Amino acid sequence: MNQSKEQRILNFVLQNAVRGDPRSVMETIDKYCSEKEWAMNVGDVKGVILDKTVEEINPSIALELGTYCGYSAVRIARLLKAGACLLTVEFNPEFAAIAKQMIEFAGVQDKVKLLQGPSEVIIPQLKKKYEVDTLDFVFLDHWKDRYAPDTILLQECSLLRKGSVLLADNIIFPGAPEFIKYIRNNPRFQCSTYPSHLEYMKVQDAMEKAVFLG
Ligand SMILES: O=C(NC/C=C/[C@H]1O[C@@H](n2cnc(C(F)(F)F)c2)[C@H](O)[C@@H]1O)c1cc([N+](=O)[O-])cc(O)c1O
Ligand SMILES: [Mg+2]
Repeated sequence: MNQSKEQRILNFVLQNAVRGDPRSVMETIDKYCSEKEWAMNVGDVKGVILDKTVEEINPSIALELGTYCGYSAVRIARLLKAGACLLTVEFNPEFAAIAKQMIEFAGVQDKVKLLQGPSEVIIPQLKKKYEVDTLDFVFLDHWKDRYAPDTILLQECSLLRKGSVLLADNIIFPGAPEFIKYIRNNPRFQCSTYPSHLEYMKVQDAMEKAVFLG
């Protein structure tokens, strides 16, 4: 049966990147997806905004919704201090299997816990099953119509604390209008927008940062 695009991306990394080198894995994925097949990784342009946000927060515990091939999991994990952890959630089992191999090849597996399942199941399990107290940082890059309900669910599960930072990808393209409407009108969040470009394209996009005020 012919390979998926995600399998082709992984194979290109396995054959061309340097094992144990996260920067090499990121660059190799970006090379493949800008030259051969576009894919919905946060990419090298918005990736710098992600990097700066992670470095500013220096999270002990981070959550990512939407692992996909593991590009942003590698990107985030490479910046985490000793003992810090990224929990990344992926719904699609095929993508989760690809991401697991990508994370291991990059050598960041000790900092990443990959959880496979829907967010409405996983988020309520984070406290008891995954021993999370509260989250320092949340990266939203999954289905855009899930950004708002999952932000509400995180609050209902008491997973946010004063100062928790959410960063949402794609608020211009493909867009997350319900999330923007919810978060910008909510007095419990302090929002800021980071204009940028869609991964590998000359298309406007932006990221939204929302700080939970408690
Ligand atoms: O649709 C886009 N992203 C959707 C991303 C979806 C990814 O998030 C996973 N997921 C679903 N639920 C969960 C969780 F965690 F909830 F369980 C995780 C899906 O299986 C998929 O791998 C997208 C599209 C474009 N584009 O240009 O069209 C550009 C982008 O940067 C994008 O992120
Ligand atoms: Mg995205």
